[in-house]
Order: sequence, then structure tokens, then C-alpha cells
Amino acid sequence: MRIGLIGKGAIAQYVSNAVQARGHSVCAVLVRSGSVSQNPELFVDSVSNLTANTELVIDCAGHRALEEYGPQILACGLDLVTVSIGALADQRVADALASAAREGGAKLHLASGAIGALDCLSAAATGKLEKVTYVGRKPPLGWMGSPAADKLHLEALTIAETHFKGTAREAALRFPKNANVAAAVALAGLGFDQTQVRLIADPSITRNIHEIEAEGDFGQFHFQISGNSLPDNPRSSALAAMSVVSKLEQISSPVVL
Ligand SMILES: NC(=O)C1=CN([C@@H]2O[C@H](COP(=O)(O)OP(=O)(O)OC[C@H]3O[C@@H](n4cnc5c(N)ncnc54)[C@H](O)[C@@H]3O)[C@@H](O)[C@H]2O)C=CC1
Ligand SMILES: O=C([O-])CC(=O)C(=O)O
Repeated sequence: MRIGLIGKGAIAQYVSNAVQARGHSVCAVLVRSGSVSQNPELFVDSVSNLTANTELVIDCAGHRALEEYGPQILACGLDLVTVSIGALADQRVADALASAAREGGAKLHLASGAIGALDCLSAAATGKLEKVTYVGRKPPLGWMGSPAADKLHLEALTIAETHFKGTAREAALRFPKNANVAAAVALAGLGFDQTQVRLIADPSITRNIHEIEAEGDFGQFHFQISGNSLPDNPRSSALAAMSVVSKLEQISSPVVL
């Protein structure tokens, strides 16, 4: 497939290498205006140049980029894969994306990101789900630049501290670079306002640990993952980038798991 990428950060770089190794081509990369000076054939700064020659677009650039570019991409009939799922916690953004997808006859594909067990959760949600809790735990460095830094002295932390407790909607909106997983859990399960979230900075860990506890008619489950972060960004787990590659494999395969 001819792919257009949004962003050139840690996830985009991983995805770009992995999709090309699988025989796809990256024919345009949308970057912020002002950063297109080198290789203008590849790096573009408008959606129309991104979509001109592509069959599928992948967003790895965060909430603002999905909000800003997503509707135009979908409305012109191109499918869009995104890892910036937390943007859908803003109902206005979610509605704009859904109506553009309908208008263009395209689909917005949500990559599962740094978490697993969403298949289990979404199946369980077709019965009655009683309670879903998500706990996100990262080393202090992973919370730098987020509102956690206003509450905690992250560089000097000696014990694990919970810096956020609330709904998945609040978490996703307040932590756009750190709580996309909360949004994925919400979308698969009880929704943004019924999913309870705790976010923790923990100096005793070196990986990003994500946990889901769910209860309902299906029974009960507990899921935990300790994800390695990407070398270029301590905030982002490698699995988030891998989930984008896996989504692309599903889209291009005749048999879908
Ligand atoms: N679903 C999940 O589990 C996860 C989702 N994410 C989301 O993915 C995003 C990207 O993560 P990383 O690659 O690690 O971050 P990064 O900071 O390494 O890269 C972000 C890239 O996007 C670009 N960018 C930002 N806004 C843009 C815009 N309006 N137009 C064009 N380019 C723009 C930046 O210049 C940079 O190249 C995060 O902000 C987060 O929202 C991150 C980790 C896990
Ligand atoms: O990459 C991770 O471990 C999780 C993350 O940043 C997010 O949920 O936005």
C-alpha cells in the first residue's frame, strides 16, 4: 500500500521502518509547517499534499493533529489509522471524525496502542459490564511535561505516587501524551464516563505498566502488561507503535482476527 504518515516522532519512525520492511511504501509525511525544508518530495505541510498519492493515512502525531487533519482525510474517502485515541474523549472531535468518515465512505481505525485485552473487554461489554478500572504506572521520566509535574517533584520521587484519580474522559483530555490507553479501555468497555482511572509515577519501575480490572456477566479479568518504552521517547511504549503495524496488517489481509 502507498501510505501517508502524520508525524515524524518516536512512533512514526518505528512505523515507517516497519511498514517499509513489510513491502509498503511511505510516500508522504505530514509535518508542521516550517519543517519541510529537507526533502520536500517526502515531507509535506498540507493535507492535500499528504493525500494526493496515498491509499491509507496513519496518524502518529497526537490529539491536535488528529483533530486538525482527521476530518479532511476521512471526508476525501481515505481510511485513517490513529494511535491518538484519547482525542475521542472530546465529543466534538469524535462527532466530527465520525461524520467525515460517513461523508467520505471511509473508516477511522483505532490502533489498540500500548494495552491488550481490548478484545475481551469489548466482547464482555456486549453482556452487562459492572465495573472497569484502568491503572497506568510509568517511571517519573515518563510523566515529564504532563500535569503530573505540577503535583509531584518527579526528579526527586522516592516512592510511587498516584497523581490522578478520575474518569477516563478526564484522564484522556488532561494527559494527551500519556492516557490514550485510558481512552482505549473506555471505548472497548464502559465508556469514557464510567471507566475509572488511576495514574501513578513510580520510581521503582523501568517499564510502563498498564493494568485493567473488569467485572460483569462474563466473569472477571485482570490484565497487566509491562511495556518497554521506545528508545526515542520514554513516555511511549514500543507496543503502541507495534499496534499500528498490526492494524495495517489486519487492514491489508483478507482474513481478519
Ligand atoms: N494509544 C497509545 O497507547 C499511545 C498513543 N500515543 C499517542 O501518540 C502520539 C505520538 O507519540 P510519539 O511518537 O511517542 O511522540 P513524539 O513526541 O515522539 O512525536 C510526535 C510527532 O508528532 C509531530 N506533531 C505533533 N503535532 C503535529 C501537527 N499538528 N502536525 C504535524 N505533526 C505534528 C511532532 O512534531 C512529532 O514529530 C502521542 O502524542 C500520543 O497522543 C503515544 C503512546 C501510546
Ligand atoms: O505508551 C504508553 O505506555 C501509554 C501512553 O503513553 C498513552 O496511553 O498515551
